[in-house]
Amino acid sequence: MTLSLPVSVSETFDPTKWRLVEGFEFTDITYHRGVERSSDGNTITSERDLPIVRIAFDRPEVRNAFRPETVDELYRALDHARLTPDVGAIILTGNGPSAKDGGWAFCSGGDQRIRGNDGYRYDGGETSDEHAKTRDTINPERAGRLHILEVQRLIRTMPKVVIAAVSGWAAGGGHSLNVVCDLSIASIEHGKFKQTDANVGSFDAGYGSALLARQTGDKRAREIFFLAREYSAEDAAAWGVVNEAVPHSELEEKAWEYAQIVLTKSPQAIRMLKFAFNLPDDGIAGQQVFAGEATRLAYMTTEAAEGRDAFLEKREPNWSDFPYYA
Ligand SMILES: CC(C)(COP(=O)(O)OP(=O)(O)OC[C@H]1O[C@@H](n2cnc3c(N)ncnc32)[C@H](O)[C@@H]1OP(=O)(O)O)[C@@H](O)C(=O)NCCC(=O)NCCSC(=O)CCC(=O)c1ccccc1C(=O)O
Repeated sequence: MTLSLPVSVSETFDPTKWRLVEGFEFTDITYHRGVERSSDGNTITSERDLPIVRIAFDRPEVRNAFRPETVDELYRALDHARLTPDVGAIILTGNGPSAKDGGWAFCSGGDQRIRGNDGYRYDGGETSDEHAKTRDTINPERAGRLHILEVQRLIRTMPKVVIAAVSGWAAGGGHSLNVVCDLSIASIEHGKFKQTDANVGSFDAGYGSALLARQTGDKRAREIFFLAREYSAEDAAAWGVVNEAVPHSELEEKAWEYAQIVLTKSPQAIRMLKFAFNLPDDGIAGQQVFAGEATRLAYMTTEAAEGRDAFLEKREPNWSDFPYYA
């Protein structure tokens, strides 16, 4: 097999660090796995997978707005990363810049061109340009969707760290996606924030607002939604919406660095901590996710094995080896 670098998908993308994840035919996002390569002069001699993936919106000419197909792809890639046992960190970003006007975006939320009365509509049209879908090409036979909320829940409940690399605009539902990521880094030059939901008659009354208020404080969160004013990457860092604002040229390198540091920690400790951070805001659903991991830990004990073995051997369990800890 000849090893080669992947096609570059964004000005901020470093092909030497990534390989394309095979088996998907995505049109609206890109999905790459981190790799370590060795070379012999100009020839790559070996490639070793690293426990990190990069998932990116790839509709820069509409500021990386998402349509239902985008959300389906995003969900599939995130779920694939969730289920891949040797992946521990996910970088979520937006490719760019736009070939049309040079603008950068992380994500500008739901694609308003295909918004129907019952949600965002699937494509049913004839155009071969994947990015040129408009109100005229929607599929009338498929119900509208608002399933970006399912993606939010997946990010929130996956036992892995999701790092937003905010390469440009984070607006509307894109603003909310940043809020729900575990860690965030924004480009000083191009990272811009604006919660436009109320401008277009939408409202993220879940994580996008409640968690934002946790991050910024209540008054600031109300300001962000009610006034829908643009704010900068530096403001976002000062207000707790992102962890750090860095020069654009260093954005992905910094996200990579965050991931590498996270990956030096115990996977079990990280997932217990993530779910512990979520628990107070996620109610019984949060407790269930935390409890699932606690149960997994319990299954690793000889005490739990004794319960299973006693059942299978049709005998009473013998708990005498297991103290009542205080
Ligand atoms: C993001 C902007 C502030 C960027 O402004 P600017 O840099 O000046 O660029 P523009 O010239 O405006 O845009 C360039 C080009 O892109 C098109 N475009 C941008 N955003 C969208 C979009 N969201 N949909 C469709 N097209 C978009 C724009 O029209 C231009 O195209 P041309 O053909 O070149 O003219 C600014 O663009 C902006 O404000 N965009 C809109 C942001 C917005 O309002 N988004 C929707 C918010 S509502 C939402 O996301 C709901 C999502 C959702 O599903 C949901 C549902 C229920 C609960 C929660 C959610 C949730 O929020 O997650």
